[in-house]
Amino acid sequence: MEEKPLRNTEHLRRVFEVTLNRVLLTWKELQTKKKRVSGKIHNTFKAGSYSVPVSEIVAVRETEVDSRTKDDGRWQKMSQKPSEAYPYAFTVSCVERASRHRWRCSDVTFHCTDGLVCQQWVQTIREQLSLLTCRPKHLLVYINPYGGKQQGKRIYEEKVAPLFSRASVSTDVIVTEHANHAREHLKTEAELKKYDGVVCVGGDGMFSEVIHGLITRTQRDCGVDQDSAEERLVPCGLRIGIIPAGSTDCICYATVGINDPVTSALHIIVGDSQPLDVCSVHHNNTFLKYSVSLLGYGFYGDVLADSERKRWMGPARYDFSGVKTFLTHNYYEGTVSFLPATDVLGSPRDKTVCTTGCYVCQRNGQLLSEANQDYRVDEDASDSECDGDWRVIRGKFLAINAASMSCACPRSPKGLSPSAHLADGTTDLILVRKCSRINFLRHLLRHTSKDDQFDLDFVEVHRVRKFRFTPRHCESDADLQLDLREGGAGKRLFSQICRDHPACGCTPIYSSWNCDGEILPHAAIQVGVHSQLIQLFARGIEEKPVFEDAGVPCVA
Ligand SMILES: CCCCCCCCCCCCC/C=C/[C@@H](O)[C@H](COP(=O)(O)O)NC(=O)CCCCCCCCCCCCCCC
Ligand SMILES: Nc1ncnc2c1ncn2[C@@H]1O[C@H](COP(=O)(O)OP(=O)(O)O)[C@@H](O)[C@H]1O
Ligand SMILES: [Ca+2]
Repeated sequence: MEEKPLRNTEHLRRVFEVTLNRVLLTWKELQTKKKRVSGKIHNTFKAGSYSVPVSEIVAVRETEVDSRTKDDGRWQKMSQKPSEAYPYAFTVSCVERASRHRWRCSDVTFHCTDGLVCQQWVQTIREQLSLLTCRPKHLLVYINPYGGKQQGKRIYEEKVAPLFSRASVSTDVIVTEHANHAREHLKTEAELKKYDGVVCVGGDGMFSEVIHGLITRTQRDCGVDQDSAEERLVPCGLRIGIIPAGSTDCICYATVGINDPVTSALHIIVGDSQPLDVCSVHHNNTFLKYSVSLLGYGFYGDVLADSERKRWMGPARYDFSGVKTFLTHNYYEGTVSFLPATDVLGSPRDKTVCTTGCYVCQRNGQLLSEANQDYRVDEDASDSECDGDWRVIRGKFLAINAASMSCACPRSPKGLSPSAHLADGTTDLILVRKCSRINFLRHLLRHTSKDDQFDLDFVEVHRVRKFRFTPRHCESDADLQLDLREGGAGKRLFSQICRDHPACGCTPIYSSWNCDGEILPHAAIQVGVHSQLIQLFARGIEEKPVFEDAGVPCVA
């Protein structure tokens, strides 16, 4: 569609030629006003050409102009104001990129002389939008009113719902009444066929509930046994949107680049898709949990366990428990076995970052679906040896972290594993061995700076497809015999007593796993990565916003 001239109120007195094709809405300036300053003629405005991709238009509507009113269904001029020359107008709401991955919804209003032409523009743009089949029309929304600073409901009502209604996205909203409400509703009751996606308003824990509900439901519907660690899981059909309203919100931050409810709502409206790897966690052929961000034993497990008792402090509980856990300086003994991902592009220290349309994720996803590999755990793998493809490391660890994504968050803007990928079918296994407090602090501080947190001799990182952890006290009978000969039984018993009575100050023998912010009380676990099992309404981290704070969506 082509029409000229139209006038854009952002630039009053400027006349534009506006064109629309399947991809772009463009407006080019037709004339500029000249101004005489100190005897020289200057252009008052910079001539420009502006465009917005149709895929980033949120909505279009006819706009009332002051100088006219409706009478008997016809538009009429009411006064002789300057707007009388262009009494008809329509407004296009579209995505505008601000700084640091923030998106805003910005309005551009076009004025024209003819009411029919104006209506035609609105209708044509709406038709173009209706061709965008990736956009969700009907969403199921879960709000955790107690997440983060307990602002979930307000955030949704004030910042998100108005955008959804402007974009004609309808919703069924459920404000959760108790923990696991969303998970159980998704698992059993929700009429999933009615929806194009599920939105969760809350933190990582709330997101965890939603994926558990959706993944479990999908496997049950497809006859897949979740308890079998070797089963190939069936991908979920519904995309998930995250409106950040929790304490860390690392899944949102690492997939969008910012924790901002408006930005997330816009990614949902434009129908973005970002595949995500999911780790399944088992113990002795019993399914325990899924994880998409951090599985952390030792430091992060202890921080979480301690912070849960201080929920009343809000997000600050993590800082409090972080310092306390740091000072406590517990280490845990055990064996980590893992299957390195040797056949993939990328490595945890290659300094690359997973970005929108990531080639590494695409290529590795493709390789995996072609290969349909089958890896098995070798139970006889021995201490510090390579056995088959599996490697085994035994030791004393301050932290064992598996980061399936960078785990970037406002506390750590590059994350626990800055080069981890969202959808490459692997997780980065980070082993922090027992070291001094000062060395551990050096490692932690590097989460907040540009320095490489893995460049320390007590830290190692491996990109893996599967791993398992066995705490020392759970090790095989042979280990137990050896331990008894070394007089370990007394220590073991003592440790168990100390775990039950922490006041004695002895190091406990178990930690628990921090699984996307939920506590997993089991210590011995077996983990496998399921490549691209779920899809988010996100697009990963955009490399560089082309024009930051430009004031108009995009300059052609
Ligand atoms: C000295 C400064 C050290 C700063 C280290 C910051 C590391 C932050 C890494 C954060 C990783 C986040 C992984 C995501 C976990 C979330 O799934 C999960 C749940 O999120 P939700 O509440 O939104 O549901 N969040 C968490 O588990 C929170 C982890 C936060 C850990 C904070 C640790 C602070 C450590 C402070 C040590 C200070 C030592 C001071 C010495 C005097
Ligand atoms: N209505 C509710 N009442 C209490 N707990 C809830 C409710 N809805 C969800 N939860 C639980 O709250 C926990 C924390 O939620 P989350 O949204 O992640 O906030 P935060 O980031 O502050 O931890 C999750 O374990 C979730 O299962
Ligand atoms: Ca990954």
